[in-house]
Amino acid sequence: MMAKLFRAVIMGPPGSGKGTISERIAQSFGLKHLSSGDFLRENIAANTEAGVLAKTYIERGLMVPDHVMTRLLLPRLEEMTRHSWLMDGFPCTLAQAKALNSTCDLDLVISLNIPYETLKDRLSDRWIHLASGRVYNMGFNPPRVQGRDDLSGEPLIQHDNDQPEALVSRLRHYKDVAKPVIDLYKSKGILHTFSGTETDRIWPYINSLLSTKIPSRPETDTQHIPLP
Ligand SMILES: Nc1ncnc2c1ncn2[C@@H]1O[C@H](COP(=O)(O)OP(=O)(O)OP(=O)(O)O)[C@@H](O)[C@H]1O
Ligand SMILES: Nc1nc2c(ncn2[C@@H]2O[C@H](COP(=O)(O)OP(=O)(O)O)[C@@H](O)[C@H]2O)c(=O)[nH]1
Repeated sequence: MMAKLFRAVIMGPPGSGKGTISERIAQSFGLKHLSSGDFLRENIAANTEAGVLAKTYIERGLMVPDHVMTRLLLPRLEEMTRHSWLMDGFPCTLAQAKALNSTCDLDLVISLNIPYETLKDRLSDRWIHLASGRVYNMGFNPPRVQGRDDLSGEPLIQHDNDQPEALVSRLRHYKDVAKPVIDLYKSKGILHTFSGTETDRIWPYINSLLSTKIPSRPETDTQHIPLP
């Protein structure tokens, strides 16, 4: 008999560790880590119609409109009928959550609750490999060669958006749009919130929660598959 498929979402403000924790979940439990940011970057690189449109928003530091996000993502999720997945970065508005709701039943939502000072410190030290979206932190997970991506050797950059001046308004925006989404998942009884200042201390709790819901998988079995 085929194991039941598992569908989860991870939410949290910028810098809360969604990407970092998603990678650990993907490695430990063999879920596919789907990322809205990766998906958008791939569409931009491929010059798709939606990618060209999304780029005009991302370049201005704006959210991509809901209808563009749902039109891009939902058909891809609908195709994933044989895979368990964890979605990072979507939904982030109530309209996106409602659209996702009409496509699939989520089993679990992880919400990360991290203090502002921690977010500020992490993001001001976050370095990104633009083409892949791989992230580093000079203290927590530094690249092997300073300023260079581990896999491609290409230069790493910092986003202006990650600097403290931009962070306050990004966080305010996150709180406004995420609140009704969190309330929705709470009312469905699938929300699990984790608070703390260190990913390594939060991780064991997430790990044990997931262990009660899905069998763990050997590391060699794992994959991070960006959506095409
Ligand atoms: N669900 C979404 N709805 C609207 N826009 C989105 C969504 N997900 C991603 N985006 C857009 O794509 C950009 C890149 O997303 P990505 O998740 O890689 O990075 P980010 O903004 O640095 O987020 P974080 O700091 O939380 O990692 C976002 O800044 C936003 O403009
Ligand atoms: N110092 C520190 N940095 C962390 C920790 N967890 C994640 N990071 C770093 O903080 C930054 C934000 O994490 P990321 O996973 O990108 O968060 P996201 O924006 O929610 O996807 C990255 O540079 C991570 O490497 C932690 O526990 N301590």
